[in-house]
Amino acid sequence: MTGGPLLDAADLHVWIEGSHILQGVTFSTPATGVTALLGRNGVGKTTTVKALLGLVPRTGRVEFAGTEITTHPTHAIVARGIGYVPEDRGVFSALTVAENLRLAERRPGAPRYDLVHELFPELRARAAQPAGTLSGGQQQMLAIGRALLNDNRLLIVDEPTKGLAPRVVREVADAVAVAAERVPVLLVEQNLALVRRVADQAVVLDAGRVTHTGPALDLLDDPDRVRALLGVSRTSAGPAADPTHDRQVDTA
Ligand SMILES: Nc1ncnc2c1ncn2[C@@H]1O[C@H](COP(=O)(O)OP(=O)(O)OP(=O)(O)O)[C@@H](O)[C@H]1O
Repeated sequence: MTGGPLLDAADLHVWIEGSHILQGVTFSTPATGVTALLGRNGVGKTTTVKALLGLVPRTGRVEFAGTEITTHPTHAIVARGIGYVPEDRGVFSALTVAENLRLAERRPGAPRYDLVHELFPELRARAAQPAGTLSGGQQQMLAIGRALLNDNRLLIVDEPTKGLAPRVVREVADAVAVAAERVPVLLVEQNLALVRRVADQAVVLDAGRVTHTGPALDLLDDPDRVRALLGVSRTSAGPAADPTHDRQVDTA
């Protein structure tokens, strides 16, 4: 593969309990940087991620690194090099940080503890601490660290700041930015200041369809378009915007 998209989704449809949740989602992510998947609450962002990973039944076509993976089972899709950090982070509370990391090791290939500890030294310092006693930001670091442990070619990170106290959001923004220096990221996020800080491209969903794609800053610098597409009145306008503010609000 030369110069093509890393991940290419075409005409994804998902039905859940009779509801047509994804109605032909089409977008691609480049092989570098952060692609933000944006949209109001309930428009289908998490369902899109699950559809990419084969976690929900869907129709359409998904290609990863030039190979069609639509019919592959989830374990085969992630084995191709996709690290997934789900919305609830999925850490095992009763296990230590080190045990959580060990459980994430995937063969073949040596686990990249050196990389994880270089990016997140706190995970080494807290190796013996039960994950359930970590702060929300530290748990998010652990979740991202687990995804970085293996030789992944793409990280999919679903709403890493959801439910976190504002002071922790900055920590998570740092963790995402640090991870993105090494591996391209598909980031589901509603905190537009964080998106401004880390995202290169933006894909906007509404009611199960893609309504906008393009450079993230082009969108964020256009308040009218942000209001129309995302239903927010503030756009975290300045480049120095504080990522602890400006979550989207659902105006539906
Ligand atoms: N397992 C399910 N059973 C029933 N409805 C579901 C299920 N999963 C998702 N939905 C519905 O599908 C729609 C899209 O949900 P999804 O979680 O993908 O949205 P989202 O954009 O990620 O929202 P949020 O920002 O609130 O996380 C919502 O209306 C949701 O209620």
